[in-house]
Formats: sequence, structure tokens, C-alpha cells
Amino acid sequence: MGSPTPNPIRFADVNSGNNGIASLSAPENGDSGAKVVGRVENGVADTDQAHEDSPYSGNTLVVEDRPSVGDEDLVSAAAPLPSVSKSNIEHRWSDITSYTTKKKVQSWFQLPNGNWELARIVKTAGSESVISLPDGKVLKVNSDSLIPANPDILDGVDDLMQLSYLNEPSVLFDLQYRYNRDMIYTKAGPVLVAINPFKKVPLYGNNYIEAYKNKSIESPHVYAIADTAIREMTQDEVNQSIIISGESGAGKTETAKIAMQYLAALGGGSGIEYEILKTNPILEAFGNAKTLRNDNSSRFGKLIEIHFSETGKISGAKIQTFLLEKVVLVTPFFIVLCHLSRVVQCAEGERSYHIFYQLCAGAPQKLNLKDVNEYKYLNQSNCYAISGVDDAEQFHIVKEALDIVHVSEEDQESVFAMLAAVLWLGNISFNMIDNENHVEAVADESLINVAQLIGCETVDLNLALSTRKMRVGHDNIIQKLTLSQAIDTRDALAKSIYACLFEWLVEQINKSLAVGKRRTGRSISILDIYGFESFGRNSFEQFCINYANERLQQHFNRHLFKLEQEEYIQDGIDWAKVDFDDNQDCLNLFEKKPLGLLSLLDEESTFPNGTDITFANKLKQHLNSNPCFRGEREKAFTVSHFAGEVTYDTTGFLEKNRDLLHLDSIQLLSLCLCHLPQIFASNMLNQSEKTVVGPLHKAGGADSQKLSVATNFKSQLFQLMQRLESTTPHFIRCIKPNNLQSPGSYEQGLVLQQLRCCGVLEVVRISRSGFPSRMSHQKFARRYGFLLLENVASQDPLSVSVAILHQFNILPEMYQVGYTKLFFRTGQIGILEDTRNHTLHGILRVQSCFRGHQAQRHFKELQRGIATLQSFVRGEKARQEFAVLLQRHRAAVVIQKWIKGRNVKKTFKKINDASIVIQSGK
Ligand SMILES: Nc1ncnc2c1ncn2[C@@H]1O[C@H](COP(=O)(O)OP(=O)(O)OP(=O)(O)O)[C@@H](O)[C@H]1O
Repeated sequence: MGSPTPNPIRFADVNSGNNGIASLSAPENGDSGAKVVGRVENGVADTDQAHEDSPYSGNTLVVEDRPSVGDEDLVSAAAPLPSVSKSNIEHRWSDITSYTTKKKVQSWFQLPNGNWELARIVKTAGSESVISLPDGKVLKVNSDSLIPANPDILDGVDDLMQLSYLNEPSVLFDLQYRYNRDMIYTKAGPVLVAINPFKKVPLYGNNYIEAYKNKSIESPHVYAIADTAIREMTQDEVNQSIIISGESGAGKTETAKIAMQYLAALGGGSGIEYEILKTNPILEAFGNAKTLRNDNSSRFGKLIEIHFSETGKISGAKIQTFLLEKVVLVTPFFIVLCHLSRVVQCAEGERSYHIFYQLCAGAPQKLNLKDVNEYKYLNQSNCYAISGVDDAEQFHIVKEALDIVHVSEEDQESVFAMLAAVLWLGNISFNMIDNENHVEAVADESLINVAQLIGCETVDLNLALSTRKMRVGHDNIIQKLTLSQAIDTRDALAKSIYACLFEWLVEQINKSLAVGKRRTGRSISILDIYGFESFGRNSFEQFCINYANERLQQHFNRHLFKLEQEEYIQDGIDWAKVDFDDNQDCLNLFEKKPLGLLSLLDEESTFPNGTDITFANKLKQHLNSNPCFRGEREKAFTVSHFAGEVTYDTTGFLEKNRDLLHLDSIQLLSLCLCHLPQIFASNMLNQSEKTVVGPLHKAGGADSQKLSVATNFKSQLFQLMQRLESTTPHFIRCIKPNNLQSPGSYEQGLVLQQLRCCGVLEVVRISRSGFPSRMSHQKFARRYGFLLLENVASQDPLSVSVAILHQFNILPEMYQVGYTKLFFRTGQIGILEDTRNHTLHGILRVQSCFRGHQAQRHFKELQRGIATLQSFVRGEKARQEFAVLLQRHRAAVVIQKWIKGRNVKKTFKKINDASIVIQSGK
């Protein structure tokens, strides 16, 4: 757990000698260290959005939608690689061999900062390899520290199962590759992985809903999951569930809303879908708060069951909530796992539930409310506002939503009065009245306001806060409280009022959404539940949450196993060879009676002298031999969960588990004139009566007793699991890419930790232990048939497929031949794929040589032809020119002849004339 530890490896500068090769010593623990992947390219974004109703949804950027990268011809194909990592989790699903180094394929190498870098293997000698990194560094490393990377063609595949090498860095890289291109959804076999973009991405809205409905888009999406759920519900007549998990801020609530949006769009028409969507602002106002991890953190888990009519239209819905932190009240369909300490105190930089701030900003006049910083319950954390959120505006949205779910104006006024009473309760202070530290409440405006708001006398309120009725034998005595007891009582009252109010509101919402008369029993449930938690200090809350996750994980494992099994049986193959790791041992550690964690906790909680230390000792005494348990020093113990080891500090376990209700406070509420406090009191009394016969019942005790928190939690969890068991589940795992809630940043260590915690890597592992790669006979024959040495053109695809398997000596235990498909163990297709690629490369080379040769010959012929042609042309041209010249020459000669003749004639005539003159003697 936790972030990965960097390797203790040394980097040397390439130029600092050693032949330009930096030497690395392998990490001593054999762990290849931290995680990650490079190749970051920025995405962009814009959208019409699914999130308009959440003001907490972060910044908006302009983004282009890009198609998903995928090759339908790609298959899962990994070489048979042994594990390099000695770390527990790595070891279980790594598959690395010397294959990588032998073939000099590109590999992942872990840098000292924990990130993974793509490395090219330059040379391998013995157990060492020389690699070159993208930044030009050349390093000598232990070959075992290299993990094979996938060929480029597999970059960004939309199902992790398509990766040839299913190792952690490859999974991380694939998710990062897609995340950088705003493709936030990726499949991991049957599971959808959703990475929180922390910005609006153009993947939602009516056009997308239409496209998924018409199947014109196939890339992974919450819409696709919701669509499958609707289809399977209608076709198989089986209820469906969409189970969304992830850590705080990972995007569960947004994902649940996106799924609801799709269901509402497809099953809408009656108008009830609008009401269902409008429950979100109410639940968020009362159940969400700003925490350091998320500005809009749901402090409760919820199950929304959406019912459908025969015609596929939504006919109603029912909401169950699971508030975080401790069970206060339990009804058949309602777990309030809520310590609600946030109502009375919250950490620096965090806020209490949104509704308090919204009320102060939106309706101060009506209830004569002061500024938020005037209320002690709100001003201890120095945090009043959330950037980009207008609390007054939100208040109006909540009021509007309350109208829509038919909470009357009068009831709304009462709700706000209860909230104001909680705020004023925090301002009640106490005065010392004797020297035994006994106190009574100061009769100031706070006391008067609370009394007025809940409808009781100030004297009664004072008595309820500063005294406690005790029953000793048959006598009732009144005990005065000390300052700390009075403060505890006041805070407990505030928390109870808030918890009851939340419960009452959910009840009203459920009444309004009540399943229509024409009930078919068909439903789709969306479970938005807190994921596995492991912090520096883990307390009772993490204990309950992780126990719940352990149960959900078992549900998840079994379902996946079942799916695999069904496919194998359908195709008639021997599925008994699939290994399957169950987390039953860990669940036994929690649930076993009488020596399980929960039973021992309950037992110790019943002892008046039981303390957190005696509880821790008891655990160590009885459970030390359990392989899933380890006693730690002092009050701590460690549990080996499916997602890793978690060390719990037992401080506060007993007190939180006992969760006593004070009868005085309940009686006060029952005597109030206002109707809500009366309802709250009767609910609490009913509850305590129902559970009074539990193991914690103390005969004659003064306090109302009930089942322990852990026991209640367990029984509610069983109910929830029973409900989920009867549905076909669809899993969505939300991942938070960074802790800064900032778009574009992808912290590999953080992502890896979550992938492990939410079992995504485990899905991959489970699938790998079966026959994860599968291909139809036709496709297999088409893809690899050309590799066969003999001519198989006339044979059927199955015979061709078998011939291929024989030719490549694939061991019988590595594949199964089904009726329609071939099933392969991990890595087998990789070998074929490699041969196919090499052969294709070879063919390409031969083709290119042949084509080159042909082209050369053709070129030479052309050249010769051109030379001949040129010589003809030139000769003809010369001849023509010569002819012209000759003609001219001849013409010149003729001209010359004539000129010369004429000249001679002229001369002759002159001489002749002269001769005649001379002869005549004149
Ligand atoms: N698909 C999404 N598109 C855009 N923004 C998202 C998306 N999913 C989550 N976000 C952002 O992340 C924030 C936290 O998400 P969300 O409240 O759903 O987390 P969560 O897992 O329910 O946390 P918590 O357990 O604390 O309630 C949202 O307020 C929103 O800004």
C-alpha cells in the first residue's frame, strides 16, 4: 500500500566514463520500485454537459473528441514471462521471462523516482542488459528489472485485456495514453475503469446517448454500461446493478449521475425521471461537504433502485443511503453509517455539510440567521466558501428540488428550522455551578433560539443538556454533568438531529418516488459506495469501510469467475483448470463466531471495563495464528485485505461501536411542540426498542441500548449483498489521477495504488489465470493460416486452427478448443503473434527486394529506350538541320552563280562596249 518506494539504484552520467554506460545496482528487495509511464500529450476539451447540475465540477476547457484507439483484430497475447518483482502483488500477476531481453523488445524500466520509462535493450550479456532511455541515457541494468512493454500498435487499446503484456507499467501507460486524449473510460475485461478528468469532456449529452443507444459508438463508456444493464434487464428479466466504487474524489457521484442520466433518457416519459435526477442536489446538499480531497465529497454511500414498467419506462425509484462514519439509525432499507462528527467539528480547510452554508447564504432573514463565521460548528475550520460555488444560488436549487420531490413548504420550513437549531446548539455554552465541575447552560440567545426552533422550554433544554437521569435499582436519580459531559451531550444531540433529519428527508424523497402501481419488479440499482481506504492512521470507520469492500470484492470475484465459467461451459471447454483466489479467509477473520474481529469487538464492548487496549490484546490472543491477522505494538493490529495490508489503531473502537443514545435527549425531542423533533424521537425510540435485545443490552441500564454499530453494519451489509446477489452486476471503478483535482495531471504511483485497491489489477490477474485470450476458429484460421507450411486452402477453419496449434507446438495445457472459439492461456497468442509479425516483416522484405529489383530492371530498360529514342530524335533533328543547311548552301551557290554571272555579264558588256567603241575608232 501507499506510494511506491523508489529503487535504491544509482545513476551515473553517460559521459562520466564506464564506456558511456551508467551502472545500476538492482534494488535489494527485488522490487522494481515505482511505477510509470511517459509519453504525455495534452488533450483539450469542450462540451455540452452532463454535469450542469453540479457546481463543483471544476474548470471548463475546450476539447476535441477523438476516436478510441483499438484494433478489433488485436488479441490478448503475452509471452510466458516469470515474475521479476518480489513484491507481493507484482509477484502474483507479473509474467516476465528472459523472453524480453532475448528478443530485445522494448521494455519498461523503473527510474529512481518510481516512474516507469520505456527503454530499448541495446545488448544483453549474462544477467545484465544495456538499455537506452528516450532522453539518450544509456544504462547497464539487471535484466530482471526490465518488464516487457507492448508493441506500439497496442498503444491506447480500449480494453486492457487486449494488451499482450499485462503488467503494471503497461496498464498504467495504456490508461495514461487514453487519459491524455480525453478517453477517460477503458475496459478491464468486464469492468469499466473511469479516470476522473477534473474538467468537462465532450463525451456526454443527447448525441452521445443516441449514439450508444443505436450502437453507433462502441468505445467504453458509462452509457454503454447503462445500456447493457437495460438490455439485459429486458431480455433476461433479471434485475441489474451498477456498482461504482473508488476513493474520495475519484468521480463516483458524477459517474452515478451520468448513468442515471442515460437511464432517465432511455426510460423517461412519465416525468418521474426528472424527479429522480432532482434528488441529486438535495442529497448532495445534506450529505456532501468540502474535504481536503474533494470540494464536493459525498459523506455517504447510496443505492438508488430505479424501477421499470413492462414497457421499459421508469415507474419509480427508491434511495437507500449509507452515511459515512457510524451507524446512528437503522431501518430495513436504510443504513446511516454516520458518526457525523462533521456536524460538530471539521478539520482545517474542510467544511461541514453544504446545506448549512447554503442556508446561511440563501435564507438568513427568515430564520434570523447570522453569518456563517458566527457559528462555532462552522467557524473552527476557517473555511467558509468553495471557489466557483455560490451557496445562495445552490440554496435556491435545493429548494426547487425539494418542491419537485413534493416536500411541502411547511415541511421545508421545519427542515430549515432544524438546521438552524443545530447551528445554534453549537453556540450554547456552559457555566460552572459548583466546585465539582458541574455545569448548566448559559441562558443566552443560543439557548433561547434552540428552544424556540425545536419547540421546547429553555428549562427543559437546559436540563437535557446538563443532567442525566440514572436508574439505580428501582429509583430514578438525576446526575449533574461536568463540562465535558455536557459538551458531549450537546454535540450528540446536534448530530442526532442532523442524522434524523437526513433520514427523514430520504424517507420523503422515497415517498415521492414511490414505485408506480404497475410494478413489474424489474429494476436497475446504482450503488455509489466509498472504496477501500488506507491512511496513515486507520480507525473504526476504515475498519467498517474496508470490511464492506472486502464483501463487495468477493461479490466482484465471484461474479467474474461466474462469467468466465459460463463462457467456458457454453463453448464446451474444461473450465476446472481456472485458478481462482477467494478472499474468504479475510472475511472469516471479520465474521467468524465467536472468534472473529466483529464478535470480539462486540464482546469487549459489552464489558464495562473493556478498553481499546484490552480489545487489542484480546485480538492478539485469539487471532495471532490467523494468516490474515497480525498483532502490532500497543493498540494496533494489521489485516491483510485483498487490496493490501492495513494497520488499524483501536483507539476509539469501543466507544464508536457502543454508540449509546441518551434517553434524556430523546425525551426532550419527544416533548417538543414542533412535529419534526417528535418524529425524530419516535424513530429513535422505535429503533432502540427493536434492537434492545441485542448482545449489548444491559438490563436496567439507564441508557437506551441497541445493537452495536459493527453488528448493525454487518447485518445491513448482508442485506445489501443479498439484494446485489439477485442482480446482474456491472462494475465501474473510478480512479483519481492526482490529488490536486487538476486536469491533465496523471500521477502514476497514485493511479497504481488505486488500481490495486479497487481490484482492477486483480481482474486482470483472474482473467489471466483462466484462458483470457480467445478467438473464433474462423478468425484464428484467417489470421495465422498463412503461416502453415502445407496448403490448407480447402480445409475448414477448425482443421486449419488445429494444424496451426500443432505446427507451433503449443502445449495442450496452454489452450482449449471450444465449439466456436479457441481459448488460450496468457502469452500463447503472443508467440503466434510474434511469428506472424516476423513472417510479415520477412515477407515485406522479400517483396521490397523483389520490387526493387524489378524496378531497377524496368528503369534500365527505360533508360536504354530513352537513349535510343533520343539518338533517333537527335539524328533526325541533325538530318533536318543538315538538309536545311544544304538547301541554303545550294541556294547560296545559285544566288552566288547568278550574282557572279550578272557581274561577269556586266563586266563583259562593259568590255564589249569598250571594244566596240575602240573598234569603231570614234
Ligand atoms: N466524468 C467527469 N467529468 C468531469 N468532471 C468530473 C467527472 N467525474 C468527476 N469529476 C470531477 O471530480 C469531482 C469529484 O467527483 P465526485 O464528487 O464524483 O467524486 P466521488 O468519488 O464521489 O468523491 P467522494 O467519495 O468524496 O464523494 C467532481 O466534483 C467533478 O469536478
